[in-house]
Amino acid sequence: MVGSRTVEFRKPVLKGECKVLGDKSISHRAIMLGSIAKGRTEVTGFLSGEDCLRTIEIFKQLGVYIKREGEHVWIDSPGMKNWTAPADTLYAGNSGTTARLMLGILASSNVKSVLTGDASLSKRPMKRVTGPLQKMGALIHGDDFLPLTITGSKLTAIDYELPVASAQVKSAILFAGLNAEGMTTVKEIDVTRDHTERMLAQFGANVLRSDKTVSIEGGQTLQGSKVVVPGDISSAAFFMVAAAMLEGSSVDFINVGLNPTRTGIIDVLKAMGAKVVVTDRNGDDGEPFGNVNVTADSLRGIEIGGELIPKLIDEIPIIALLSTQAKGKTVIKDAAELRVKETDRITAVTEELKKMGADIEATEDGMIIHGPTVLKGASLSSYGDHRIGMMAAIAAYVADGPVHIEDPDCIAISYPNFFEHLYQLSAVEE
Ligand SMILES: O=C(O)C1=C[C@@H](OP(=O)(O)O)[C@@H](O)[C@H](O)C1
Ligand SMILES: C=C(OP(=O)(O)O)C(=O)O
Repeated sequence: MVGSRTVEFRKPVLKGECKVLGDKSISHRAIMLGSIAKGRTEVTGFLSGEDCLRTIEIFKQLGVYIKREGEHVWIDSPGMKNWTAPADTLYAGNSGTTARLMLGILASSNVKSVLTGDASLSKRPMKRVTGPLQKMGALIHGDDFLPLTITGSKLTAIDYELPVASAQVKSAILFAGLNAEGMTTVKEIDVTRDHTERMLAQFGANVLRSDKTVSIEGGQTLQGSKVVVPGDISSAAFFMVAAAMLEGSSVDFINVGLNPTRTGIIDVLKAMGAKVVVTDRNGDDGEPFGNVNVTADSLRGIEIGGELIPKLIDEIPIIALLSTQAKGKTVIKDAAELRVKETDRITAVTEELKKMGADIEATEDGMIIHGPTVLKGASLSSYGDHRIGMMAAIAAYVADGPVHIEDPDCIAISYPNFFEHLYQLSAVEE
């Protein structure tokens, strides 16, 4: 059954510290690499969101021992050459990252499997991954969409130029390349998140990197490692935007991931006029992290496009809301990828913000927003998309009436205790 939730108008001042949950992209990769590698891997700060739990379940079905206690995960793997064939289909749920990265891993494994997903994931394009994998010799049966049947086989390395800026496609090819014959090279059109490259190196793989090119030699054996997952900047972004929009607010985000391929939200907040200060930066040899203070200030519209887009792709729904509170025109372009996320996020964002009275219009590859607008209370749909659900909740904080959210439970996909953290920050009123 699909539930609903009403978030009351309070226009609070947000104050205090926020420690968001672990990074979703890094959590997925920690489980994947810990299962590919031989021996023990220990993960701390793991995100227990639904998407990452799907990844754990899949590897358990492949015979990998995985124990989880909250944010702490222990993996004991026999190494990917010794996985067992799954008795049942492998279910990726709502998670594009699980599905696409698993395709690269399973294609070069020793097992035959069928990969499925929920209704949303079954509509998301997979050819962008199965195409290059088939060029490597992968045996994948099915169409552009899940379910797909994958018969693990010996692959041959390729040189591949990504037609879309996608870390999921890049990572799938690198995982396949890890077990293929020869040197696999992936060239990007724009730099995308590089967690796979960083973590492969951490697990002992030799990865060659220069500018927009990554190469990996096949046949390398990985050893288990220790992974510390920093806070998810894509989750923090919702509260960063809230702090930037609500006059008098100032929030400290503790131990949040600061990988430069992910920090586009900080660039945007600064360019729009919010005060953002980064301190205690650490971890530059692995995954950088640090503390970020965001303080509200007057906001102005800007243009967002080009190579910045992959650095904030999942933050665009909340940036659209931010733009409704900025003076002048904001243009978001080069973001057509939003149309093939959990839902068509260009349509979802414009339709829902229009219901609140926002001056927003969809374009083919983004949106144009004029502000500032006093938003009104409304009944909004999450479209079953966690990022749209969280945007709707934050929108309630700048609206002059209650916002009713249909199907807010999907927020647990990436942020199970989102409302708890939101209410903690807004409890301090001045
Ligand atoms: O590699 C990853 O972990 C992700 C890559 C991005 O998708 P694309 O690769 O499709 O751009 C992003 O939107 C997704 O939330 C997570
Ligand atoms: C697009 C997202 O995730 P995925 O592609 O893994 O479903 C997201 O988290 O916003």
